[in-house]
Amino acid sequence: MHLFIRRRQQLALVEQFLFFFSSGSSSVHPPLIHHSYKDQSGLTLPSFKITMQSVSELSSNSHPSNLDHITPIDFESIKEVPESFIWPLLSDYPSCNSADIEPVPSIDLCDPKATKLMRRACERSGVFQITNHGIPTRLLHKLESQVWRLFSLPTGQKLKTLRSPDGFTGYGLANHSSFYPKLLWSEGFTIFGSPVEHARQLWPQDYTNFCDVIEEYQKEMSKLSGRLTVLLLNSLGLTTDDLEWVGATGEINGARSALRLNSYPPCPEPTRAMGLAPHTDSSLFTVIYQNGTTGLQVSVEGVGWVTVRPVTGALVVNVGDILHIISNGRFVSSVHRAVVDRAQHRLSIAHFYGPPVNAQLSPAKKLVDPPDHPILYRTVTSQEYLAIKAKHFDKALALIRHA
Ligand SMILES: O=C(O)CCC(=O)C(=O)O
Ligand SMILES: [Fe+2]
Repeated sequence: MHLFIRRRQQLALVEQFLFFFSSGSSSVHPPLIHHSYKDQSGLTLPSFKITMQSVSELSSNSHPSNLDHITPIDFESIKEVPESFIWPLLSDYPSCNSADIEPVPSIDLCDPKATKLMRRACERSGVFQITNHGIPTRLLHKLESQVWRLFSLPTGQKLKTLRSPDGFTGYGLANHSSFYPKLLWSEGFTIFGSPVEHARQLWPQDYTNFCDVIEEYQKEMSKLSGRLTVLLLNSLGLTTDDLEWVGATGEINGARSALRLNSYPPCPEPTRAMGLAPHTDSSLFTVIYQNGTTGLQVSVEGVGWVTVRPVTGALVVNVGDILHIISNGRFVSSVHRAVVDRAQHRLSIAHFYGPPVNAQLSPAKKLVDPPDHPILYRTVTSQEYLAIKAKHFDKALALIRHA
């Protein structure tokens, strides 16, 4: 019994950690068929505007993952989507095309109007794309080919890196998937820190190529993240002095970051399956590379699900919960999901970026100006917020909001 309780506590800690990077980060299990679910009542997700028959019917309180009765699934060989993967009434699929509407603009980071454009996008949808971001195209291509290489490995090989309940990295499903009773048409792999240990298990003879590319990308992402932090703060009328945990050039002391590799294989019934369930990221912001294949969608108030069309060479930036809190609610923490396609195999690589777990999160003082802008959130540490998010998922922001 004691052992059981210890195990549950360990699981809870791991989940808090993982939610730090993304409510859509990793989980302890790979593409698996669950043959049984626990309690499916109680959790409703009204703020996520999920247009399914009944959200409360679909969402589940079975978190953390029920590892009983699971079987690996080979997406490539499946001709018909199994019942456990069928999401009823995805009536809003496909959706609007972001090229037709304004909320997800493409912004040139060298444009003098960049901060103004960012502000508008962050207030509207919480998502924009960036060009002139400084990440070399050849690096993005190298990264993409390493990610293909990983997901093309036989399932048995990938399972060697299955994330253990007390580990942070490896192969597994999005952790927020355990809040939903339906399974996801995707595979994922989370990297926190050095990828060496898992890479060795995946390619015992030849793991250095993968590690070199990942490490180069991590370095480039951390530079870009500093630059974006400055621009996003400026777009709110703030400077780096306004946040204790941000240094003069936008670098975050003790910054936490993680890479999440996502693979969405072709699906024989794409309108009935879901690649990644609706969620917000718990990061300050997330930068996503998508391989020229559509699938990422953002929920925009008054519009519905908008497809974030891949723009050649551009990266997607998503506002996360932490930036939403700092902005005192001005910036939308983007609710996003990934849908799947009948023919195209989509890859995405998400880089989650945020402050250290002991950082104090609260609305920036300059953005609190009652009665127009009363303070919306109480102060919590990053760790406290992550714990709330891990337990309450889409209710987390409401739970730290002033009455
Ligand atoms: O696949 C995508 O574009 C979205 C990925 C994502 O939202 C995540 O990993 O949290
Ligand atoms: Fe996400």
